[in-house]
Amino acid sequence: MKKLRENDFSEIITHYRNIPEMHMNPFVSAQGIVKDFDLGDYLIRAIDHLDLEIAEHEYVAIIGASGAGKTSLLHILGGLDKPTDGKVYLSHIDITPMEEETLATFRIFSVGLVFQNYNLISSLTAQENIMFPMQLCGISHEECEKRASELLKQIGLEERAEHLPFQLSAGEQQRIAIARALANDPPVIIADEPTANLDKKNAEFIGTLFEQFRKEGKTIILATHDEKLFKHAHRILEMDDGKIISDKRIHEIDFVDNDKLESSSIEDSDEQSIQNEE
Ligand SMILES: Nc1ncnc2c1ncn2[C@@H]1O[C@H](COP(=O)(O)OP(=O)(O)OP(=O)(O)O)[C@@H](O)[C@H]1O
Repeated sequence: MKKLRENDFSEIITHYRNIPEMHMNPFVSAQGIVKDFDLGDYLIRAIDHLDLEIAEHEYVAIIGASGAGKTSLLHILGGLDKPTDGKVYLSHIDITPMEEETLATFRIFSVGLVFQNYNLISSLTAQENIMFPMQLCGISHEECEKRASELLKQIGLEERAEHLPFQLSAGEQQRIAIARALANDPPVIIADEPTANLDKKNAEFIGTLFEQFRKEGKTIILATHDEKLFKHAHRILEMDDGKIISDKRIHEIDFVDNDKLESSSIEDSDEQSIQNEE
């Protein structure tokens, strides 16, 4: 992807801020979504006329059997894939008509994506991987370094800044991938089975991180079967055959301001236990 100029961002942001009805739109929403994969001989309908509205600050866990359509839905909500039919709103904005280049720019500051397989750049160090999305935004090297250091501290990996992905464990790589997703402080985090390949301790740590993001007021949408991740969710959706077959609200939406968060919580509890294990 080409390096973006600051102007690319300010033009897009100014454009959308000037649309008065924007804030009338749902925060994240899928309206009448259909996703077909055309395999020549036959068509696979991965998403089948799905409607969904997610409020700002909501933490939504999506469960369902393999092939139910969870990944397809996350890719569409996160602007990684286009629906065959229907409309998608992300951060109040209808992303359906966006050209790929505009959408890629929009994604960089509006959504943090976390994948099952981390997708780190193998030739870049942990710190450089975290800096990468900020550099795409044209942020100065010093500022990128400062923010990456803060994030490394938040995920308890300050000591591993200079290490390449192959020198890190699976859990550490996923923590770096999560820090990278947060680099530009996006309001929405979308994660696809982020603990699927991790042991219990690392999965617990990731669960604690997502709990902290919930308290900070991020909107979180994740596919998971991991109790450590969905126990804090406000809402659990179950998918089958490309449809939502149940939608349960578990907790009231509540978040505390970042400044009021007790920053010690992760380092004092789960992080300490991970360090002890290592
Ligand atoms: N690129 C693709 N080409 C063809 N079919 C696809 C493609 N991606 C997904 N599908 C099909 O769409 C359906 C939904 O797949 P999807 O990956 O969204 O399900 P899932 O619930 O995330 O499954 P899992 O839990 O195994 O990851 C499945 O039948 C799958 O085979």
